[in-house]
Order: sequence, then C-alpha cells, then structure tokens
Amino acid sequence: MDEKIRIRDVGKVYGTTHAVTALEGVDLDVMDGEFVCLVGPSGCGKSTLLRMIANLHRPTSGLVEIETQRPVPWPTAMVFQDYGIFPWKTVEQNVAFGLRPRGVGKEEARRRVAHWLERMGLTDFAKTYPGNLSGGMRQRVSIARAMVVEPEVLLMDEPFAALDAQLRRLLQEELLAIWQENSRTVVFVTHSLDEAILLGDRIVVMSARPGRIIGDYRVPFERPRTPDIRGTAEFSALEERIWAQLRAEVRRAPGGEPAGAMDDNQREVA
Ligand SMILES: Nc1ncnc2c1ncn2[C@@H]1O[C@H](COP(=O)(O)OP(=O)(O)OP(=O)(O)O)[C@@H](O)[C@H]1O
Repeated sequence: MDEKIRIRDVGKVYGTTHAVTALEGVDLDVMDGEFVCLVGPSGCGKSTLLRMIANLHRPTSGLVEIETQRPVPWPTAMVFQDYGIFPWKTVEQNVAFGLRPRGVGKEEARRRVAHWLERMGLTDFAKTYPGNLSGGMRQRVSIARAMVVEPEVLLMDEPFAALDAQLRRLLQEELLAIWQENSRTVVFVTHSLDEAILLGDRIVVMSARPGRIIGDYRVPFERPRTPDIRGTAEFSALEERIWAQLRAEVRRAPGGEPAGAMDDNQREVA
C-alpha cells in the first residue's frame, strides 16, 4: 500500500493575543485505501486536523500533503456532523452540487447522482428539500454528496453524532458496506470507540490539548466485516485497551470528570 496522506510535525495555533495551541508535533501517515479513526478528548484538535487535511485550514507549522494525480480541485470530500447541506436546494441538487466545479459533464453527472440517490435510499426524495427530511435522511444526503464526487480521500467529522442510537447503528452499517464496496482512504473523527473499532482499520488516539498522537492501534478484524464483531471478546479487549489510554486524557481535558463519574459502559469520549 502507498502512502496517501502525510502529516509531518504539524502544529496549529489559533489567534494571537489569546493564542490557543490546538495541535503540536503531529505526525501521521495514512495509507491508500486505509480507514483511520481519530479519537481523543473534546477540544484536542481532531476537527482542526481534519480541516487541515481538507485544506480548509493551514497548519501554523509542519506539513500536510496528499499524494494525488489530480491536485486541483483538492481531492477530498467532507461529511460534517450537522449535515452541511443547503436547505434551499433539493436533495438531488445537493447531491449534484460538487460535480460541475469538478468538470463532470452533464450525462456523467446524471448517472452518478442517480446511482448515489439509489444507493443511499433517496431516489423517492430527489425533489424534496432537506427541511422536510429526518436527521438520518439528511445525513444520507450528505454522504451521497461526498461520494458522488468520487473523492480520493473521504473526511468525516463525527457524522453520526447527532443521530439517535438506532439510526446511528443503521448508518454505521451502511457506511461499512459502502466503504467495503468502494474502499477509499477515509479519516473519520468520532467520540465512540465502539464506532471506531467497527469501522476502522486503525485507531489513532490523541492527547488532551495541545493534541498530539499518543496511540495507534490496528483493528484486527478481517474485511468484509459485519456488525457481529461487536459481540466478540477480541472487540471488547481492544476497546478496553484503547479506553485505558484515553481515559487519562479525557480526565485531563477541560470538563473531564473525576474517576468513577464517567459512564464506562458507553466508552464515549466526553
Ligand atoms: N477558529 C478557531 N479559533 C480559535 N480557537 C479555535 C478555533 N477552532 C478551534 N479552536 C480551538 O482549538 C481547540 C481544538 O478544537 P477542535 O474543534 O479542533 O477540537 P476537537 O477535538 O475536534 O473538539 P470536539 O471533540 O469537542 O469537537 C479547541 O480548544 C478550540 O476551542
């Protein structure tokens, strides 16, 4: 496998008078086709790192590079927690949004939009406006809009965090299937270790702010995977190992609870 994303000694400081050092000395390589999950306490700079990979923020120091044959436009697409779709455009128009700027012709655009509407179960809602959709359906639109541009790197910032537990499981399972059909490079930020182990090839753990990388775990489950792996002893053991490291960082982060007060069963990083 070749290297797809190269992050070298990256730092990010926001502001000047009240400067906030969000990241410090971050090194990370992501291989082509790899699904990497980033976990860490609240405010440790996960979104900042993702936005730098998306070329939305520039690092204050260090280097973020993507190995690509077509650097213009930037070869990433992003899915946000709050959907990031346009309320004044229909589902179909939202999904088609990124195609024209990327020079995709009309016929090809029509074909791709139809494919992703169908794949995400949105065909009957093509002419609907997002305001009339549930949260789960809006997030499907968001995923379709990202996938339709056939990004080399898919960036997901807590995409399922706003959904209720059942919908979240459903969309996790759909993403797992989609990724296994398309296998692109993915960087996925989550507060849930369960979600990270289900979906990822690797789990990268960040420290409390300023964020640094303090752990890197390979997920041992073969592909294609199904959600049944959740019930295995290996799954729980990995979750325990990662949580043991993460727990100390969560406690160090602002708002970290004293020992014993956290909901250990949920393994959600506060
Ligand atoms: N535009 C900004 N200006 C100033 N400070 C910022 C800005 N964006 C983020 N920060 C600060 O940088 C730090 C890292 O923020 P970031 O959103 O990257 O963390 P995160 O790990 O994604 O947090 P969460 O898990 O809560 O979403 C935080 O202290 C945040 O307040």
